[in-house]
Amino acid sequence: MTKDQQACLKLPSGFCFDYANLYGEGKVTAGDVTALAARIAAAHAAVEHLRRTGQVRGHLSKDGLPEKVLFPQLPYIEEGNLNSPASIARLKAFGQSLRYKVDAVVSFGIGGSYLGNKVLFDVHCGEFWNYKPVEARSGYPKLHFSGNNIDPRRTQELIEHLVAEAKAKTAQGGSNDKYKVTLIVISKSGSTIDTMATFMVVYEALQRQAPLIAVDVVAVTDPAEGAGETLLHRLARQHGWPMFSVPDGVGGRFSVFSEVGLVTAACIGFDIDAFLAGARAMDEACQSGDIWRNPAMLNAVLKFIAAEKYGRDIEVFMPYGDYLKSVAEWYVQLLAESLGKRYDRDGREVFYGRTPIVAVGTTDMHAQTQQHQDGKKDKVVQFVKIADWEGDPIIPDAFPGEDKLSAIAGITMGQALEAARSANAEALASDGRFNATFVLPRLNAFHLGELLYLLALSVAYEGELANVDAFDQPGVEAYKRIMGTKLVALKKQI
Ligand SMILES: O=P(O)(O)OC[C@H]1O[C@](O)(CO)[C@@H](O)[C@@H]1O
Repeated sequence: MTKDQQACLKLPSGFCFDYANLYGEGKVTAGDVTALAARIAAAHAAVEHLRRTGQVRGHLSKDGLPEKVLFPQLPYIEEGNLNSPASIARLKAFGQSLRYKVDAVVSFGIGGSYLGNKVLFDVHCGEFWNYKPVEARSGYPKLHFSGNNIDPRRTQELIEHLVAEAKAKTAQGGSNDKYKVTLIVISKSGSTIDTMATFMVVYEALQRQAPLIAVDVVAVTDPAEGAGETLLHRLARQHGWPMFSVPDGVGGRFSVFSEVGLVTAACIGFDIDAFLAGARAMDEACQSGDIWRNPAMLNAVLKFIAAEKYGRDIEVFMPYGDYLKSVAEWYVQLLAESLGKRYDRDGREVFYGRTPIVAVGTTDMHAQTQQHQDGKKDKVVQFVKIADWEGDPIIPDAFPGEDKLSAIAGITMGQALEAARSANAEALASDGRFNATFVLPRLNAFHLGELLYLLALSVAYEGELANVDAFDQPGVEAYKRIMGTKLVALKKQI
């Protein structure tokens, strides 16, 4: 590293990628990066081409047809774009239409039709949203997720919970107090078994509760009509359900910036404009051809070299803070489906991929850190730090006689959390264990947009470096074929 290169790439917003424990002597070296210069330049040219044209070399759809990759367009709200002023206005109007009218929303979806939505919910609403009175939710409905598993018990309990809430509301109020539920069904393919099975169970159970419960349905799916129409689209058309789009060219794991994620944002009053502005700011930073100024390219290059040259092909994604756990879960799908590939784009068997692991600080310091510190040197631990917590309790001197407890009195919880994270980073680094940190100045929609977009664009870069198609997921078809046969056999036994 030359003197003028900091081991921290800081954007004007304050967002920072601290790679001091990933780059330098005994880590990924300047020589490693220099040796890769031609491939890095080619990867950047390919990502620039993707941004301008939507084209990615060798990328085909599930049906084997050439398919554009359009997620880099999503941060830009422009006439004619996937997110246009009109589409954003429609989303916001939808959100407003629920306020003080709909009691609960159930969002059905799995994978990319769930994980990003859960991130937005957790960051904006936290754990206690559904326990808050309606005024504390600014009139926005309670929100439950479903369909992200085919879980009999939880599905049954969700139905029972909604019915109990409806009965309680009716017991309290007058004749206008019907309990209103909106079911939002999200599926790009429109027929994912997990989503649709759970939706059908809940839909039918709630319909049976009329007039106690009034049910509306909204569908979010591929908007294609005619021969390519999805099952969900057909149902929505036949039943007159309002629809939002999973746009063509936007894969599930990149769809949090599209109507998929933004529908949830609208339902809870999450700041859509700030979220997309954060993604846009990151996209603009990532247009630099200088690796030391382009966070997505730098992240991809360092992790690619760490994996390929130093065998660090596990990425432990470890945000510090409970409500960021779902970011790690979202990242699991992004990394696993994008880069876990049997073949490269020239048809050679490569078995590429880095394995993502979810961890949360400080929780997993008491569970996983032993392995990170003393186990195989096959990991990069990627921390996420929130620099400034809104509402940060000071640890009180509640038991003055207890010296061990008094020793931590007077510092804030945020400071203690950061002491834990930085101690973890230092301890790992002291034994040559690679780690890095994304620093968000605050936990808000803008910086979340920056972080998620950085990660999405980073897998596009890594796909180029590894020469694999980062935008398909052929491996998921293997079990789906077997499962289909099993379901047919089960049906015959009924
Ligand atoms: O939105 P859909 O079509 O229901 O798919 C859900 C998820 O299933 C997958 O296709 C994997 O099976 C993911 O890529 C996708 O995000």
